[in-house]
Amino acid sequence: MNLRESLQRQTLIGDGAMGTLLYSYGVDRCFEELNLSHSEEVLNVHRAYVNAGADVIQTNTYGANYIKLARYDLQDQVKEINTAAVRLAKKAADSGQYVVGTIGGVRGAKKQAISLEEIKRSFREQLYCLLFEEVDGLLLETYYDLEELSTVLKIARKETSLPIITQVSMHEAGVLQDGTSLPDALKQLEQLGADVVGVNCRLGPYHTIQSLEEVPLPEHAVLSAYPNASLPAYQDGRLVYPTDPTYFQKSAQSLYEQGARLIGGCCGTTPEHIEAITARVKGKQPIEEKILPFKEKTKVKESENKDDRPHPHEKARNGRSIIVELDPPKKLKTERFFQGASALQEAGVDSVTLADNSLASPRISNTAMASLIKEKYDIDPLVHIACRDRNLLGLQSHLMGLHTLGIRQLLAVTGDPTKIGDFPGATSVYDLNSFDLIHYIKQMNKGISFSGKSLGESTSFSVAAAFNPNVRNLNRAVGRLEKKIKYGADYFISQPVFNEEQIIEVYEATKHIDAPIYIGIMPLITARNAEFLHNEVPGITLAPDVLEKMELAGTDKAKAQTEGLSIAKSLIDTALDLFNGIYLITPFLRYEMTVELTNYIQEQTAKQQSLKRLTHSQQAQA
Ligand SMILES: Cc1cc2nc3c(=O)[nH]c(=O)nc-3n(C[C@H](O)[C@H](O)[C@H](O)COP(=O)(O)OP(=O)(O)OC[C@H]3O[C@@H](n4cnc5c(N)ncnc54)[C@H](O)[C@@H]3O)c2cc1C
Ligand code: MET
Ligand SMILES: [Zn+2]
Repeated sequence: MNLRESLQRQTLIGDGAMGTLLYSYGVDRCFEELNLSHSEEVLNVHRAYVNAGADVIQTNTYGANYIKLARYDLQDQVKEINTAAVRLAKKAADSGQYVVGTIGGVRGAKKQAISLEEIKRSFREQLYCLLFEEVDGLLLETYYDLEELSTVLKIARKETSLPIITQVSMHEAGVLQDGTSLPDALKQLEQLGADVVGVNCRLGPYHTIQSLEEVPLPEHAVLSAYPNASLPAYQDGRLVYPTDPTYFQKSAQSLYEQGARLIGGCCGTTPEHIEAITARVKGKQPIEEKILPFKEKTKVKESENKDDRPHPHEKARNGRSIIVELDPPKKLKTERFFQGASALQEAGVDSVTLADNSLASPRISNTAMASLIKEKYDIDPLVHIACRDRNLLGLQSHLMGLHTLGIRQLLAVTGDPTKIGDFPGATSVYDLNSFDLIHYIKQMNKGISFSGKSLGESTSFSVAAAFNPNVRNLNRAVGRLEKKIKYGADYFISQPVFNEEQIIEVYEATKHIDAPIYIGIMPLITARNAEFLHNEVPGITLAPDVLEKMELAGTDKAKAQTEGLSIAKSLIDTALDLFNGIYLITPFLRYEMTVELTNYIQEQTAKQQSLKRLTHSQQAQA
């Protein structure tokens, strides 16, 4: 009887963990390589699971693809490692057990770190090795990303008619990372031709049972579950799984009652766990009917602290919009900052933007300052968020906090690395990059957390992304911009641009893009400031006459500032014809300069408009 037929008739027992078991013996290296160098140890683990009653033995190949093996410089040994793995599992499975070739998921929370194209290449290579050695089926396990699992399942389904077991891993009971519910995910896998659909790893029995309660019995496939032994504890720098095989045994009974027909164990489980579940559910007649609990559909509520003003970037679609960066102070004196915010509000800017420790140097928290200027002056602040200072947990909590404060305009950046700032030795977290962050913020707008859990209500963030035109290859920068749109960016804010030709070049390179672009203008303040930007900041070039004018202004502060403003105004003249959105950067809290430029933009815009009206009426008269 083959594996597929066997699953039609009875409950089968899978094996338990390989990785954590070897780790508990003190092995702390690439587990899959042991198939070659310590084959006896791997064989012994397989044998222990066979003796414990497992019907389905998985090859020790969870991470045996070139992407994961490359971490150990073993990327060229995919074939040897997989071949040896199947042979070892088969040697142990000498009394009718089935051997399934395991392939593990690659993507974690950083979805974009590995492209689907790369995953497909790596999957195919491993798949062919396993199929060549004639496994009885495939086990695609520990997939956090449903897109990844669906992609590789399609490949496998095309290449083989052997039974395919697909298992997702959840961060939270009942939902996947992208918010897809477990029932929907398993349905999708069934429709793509998986023979067995289920869950493994990450969660312990309690949450696995809870999740399966919501899953109907599939029409064509059967259900499986390989929970971890328990939730992990962190002890002496190691993850350990404190658990009792008796509890696991009881849980297996519940999994069986929820319709699981293939039950095994994942991290933290041992041959004792498998022996315990064998005694309880092995060979049982599968259940054929299941009543799902009645559950009222929870609707995602719209946020109650919604600000009804249009977002400035919506304004930039049809007309002039001015946003001004005013960065939180580097010292605890805040007077000038607040004066600046108030003056800018009075000048009529659409938003004040606050950087998140730009150039990786600490400033007063931009959230604190944004919240205060919102309250004090009714400013609609735009808060920058860099991925550098907060891990996934911190980022989500931060975003929830911003929402609660009624802040709804964000700029998502990867962020300047710490090595350039005040703390060169500090960690640059980068759990996410700007693309992922944009994606996750947009996920929160659907009421779904980073880990897929319901947020109870939806956020209403607009998301700006950074555009750096000061690069050698402008088309590449535009390519990044297009990619950011795909991830959900609503509009763009550019680095400051310092010469008129560049403004035109940027316009030409981006005019096909529908999303508004705020073009960055920063007034120069001294000749030294101009020289520094020109000579030291990669990508920034100042026109020779600009450098000369600043030089001529000499060391007289007021004169230099006037010159800086006049240069900025001529850049603005060019920008106003080409872009609706203007982004002014306040240098060193000199808000008088950005207030003056705001006034200038408003005057010029009014002139442009009356000229337009005049031309229209002249045309109408003619
Ligand atoms: C409007 C604006 C506001 C900013 N605010 C902040 C802030 O508050 N805090 C802060 O720390 N930083 C801030 N920055 C700086 C920003 O983090 C860096 O300039 C960054 O390199 C570009 O933006 P990003 O983080 O979105 O990078 P991403 O586009 O996510 O790029 C990430 C990585 O790719 C590299 N890269 C980017 N463009 C290219 C390209 N064309 N070709 C090759 N490689 C490329 C980058 O160097 C970076 O390592 C801001 C930038 C802008 C334009
Ligand atoms: C990280 S999930 C577990 C992978 C594999 N089944 C093992 O037990 O080692
Ligand atoms: Zn696991």
